[in-house]
Amino acid sequence: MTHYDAILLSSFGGPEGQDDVIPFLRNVTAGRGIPDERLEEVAHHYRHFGGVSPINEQNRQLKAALEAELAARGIDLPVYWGNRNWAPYFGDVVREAEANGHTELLGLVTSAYTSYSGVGQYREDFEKATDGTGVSIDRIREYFDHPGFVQPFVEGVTDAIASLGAEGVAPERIHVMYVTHSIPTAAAVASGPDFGGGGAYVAQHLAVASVINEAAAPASPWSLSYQSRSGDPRTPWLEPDINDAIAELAAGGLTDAIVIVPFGFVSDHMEVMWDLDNEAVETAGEHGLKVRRAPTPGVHPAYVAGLVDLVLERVNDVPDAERPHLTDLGPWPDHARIRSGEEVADVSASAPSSPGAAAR
Ligand SMILES: CC1=C(CCC(=O)O)c2cc3nc(cc4[nH]c(cc5[nH]c(cc1n2)c(C)c5CCC(=O)O)c(CCC(=O)O)c4C)C(CCC(=O)O)=C3C
Ligand SMILES: [Fe+2]
Repeated sequence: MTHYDAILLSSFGGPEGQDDVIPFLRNVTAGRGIPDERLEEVAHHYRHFGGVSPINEQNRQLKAALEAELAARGIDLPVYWGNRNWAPYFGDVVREAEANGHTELLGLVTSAYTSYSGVGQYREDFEKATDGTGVSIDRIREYFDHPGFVQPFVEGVTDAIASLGAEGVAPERIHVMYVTHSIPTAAAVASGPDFGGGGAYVAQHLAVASVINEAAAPASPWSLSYQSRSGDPRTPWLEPDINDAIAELAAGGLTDAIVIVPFGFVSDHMEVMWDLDNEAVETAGEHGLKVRRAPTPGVHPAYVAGLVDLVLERVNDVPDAERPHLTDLGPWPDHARIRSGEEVADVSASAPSSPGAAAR
């Protein structure tokens, strides 16, 4: 048994009004040289929705759902919620937890895959937030292939195929488009060089897409594409962009409909609402393709229960052999504990490769 006092639900954060938008974007891009045109472009996405990202409300709901699930199972662990880029900030939350006597936190991060944004940057956030305090933070493993994360996508794709079928589209003419956040190709490689050209990041996505498609749409072709690239246009990022991929499918003549599956994300936040429900859906329409978009896990009961299972697995020191995982890349290894003033091993971009890891 490993002792924890509380859970730290850890997320990205988002603006909650027009006045928040620019300060939020400055927080997100601090020191990373995102061109001003791109910032304005992104600000426009938020402005269109009153300056409000849905992500904070989604995290409030997830926190409430986790509390209900923990209570139903008789587990006495309070849930704190903190963000990287907007209030409640990690630093404030860690101090609040410490003031309440909670010093051994278990981090549940709203990011399922291995990347700098989803892993290394949270580690840096946790190091900063615990600095000079008596608080330590562990985080649960990447859960991209945990049944609780995968199940909502399986249901969403199954429903989408059925709904298109009801309109007379044969499964063979439906292309399932698994889509995730593009990252610089160098960052992808750095996520785990032992996993092939796209690193652990791409390998994890390919493995999970294959599992979802096998379960939900075995007669439909599928592919992986990317969204929301930013940064300097001369820097290579993962491709193809979903909009280019849609045009290509339409030109190929074998596709009547697409199902968009945003399986890189855990909730329907701004990147989903704008880049997919707005842009990609419009692109599909321009090319005469029918389109469905599968939901992200959100507060799906299987996802909430799965997160609590991941907490218990860590509390109970469950051995790897007994940890649920749906691809042969998993179960992904745990991370070192973050404790103020202690050196930790560099897990910024990657985790140790597991012997069963297949390079793709
Ligand atoms: C891998 C990944 C995830 C998934 C894992 C994770 O969850 O971490 C993710 C999540 C998110 N990204 C989000 C928003 C933004 N990401 C940006 C910028 C960037 N993301 C990147 C990668 C990722 N991002 C990268 C390589 C950049 C560029 C350079 C940099 O800054 O390192 C920018 C700046 C402007 C722009 O360039 O687009 C914004 C506003 C929101 C909130 C949405 C909302 O508000 O509802 C969420 C959940
Ligand atoms: Fe992002």
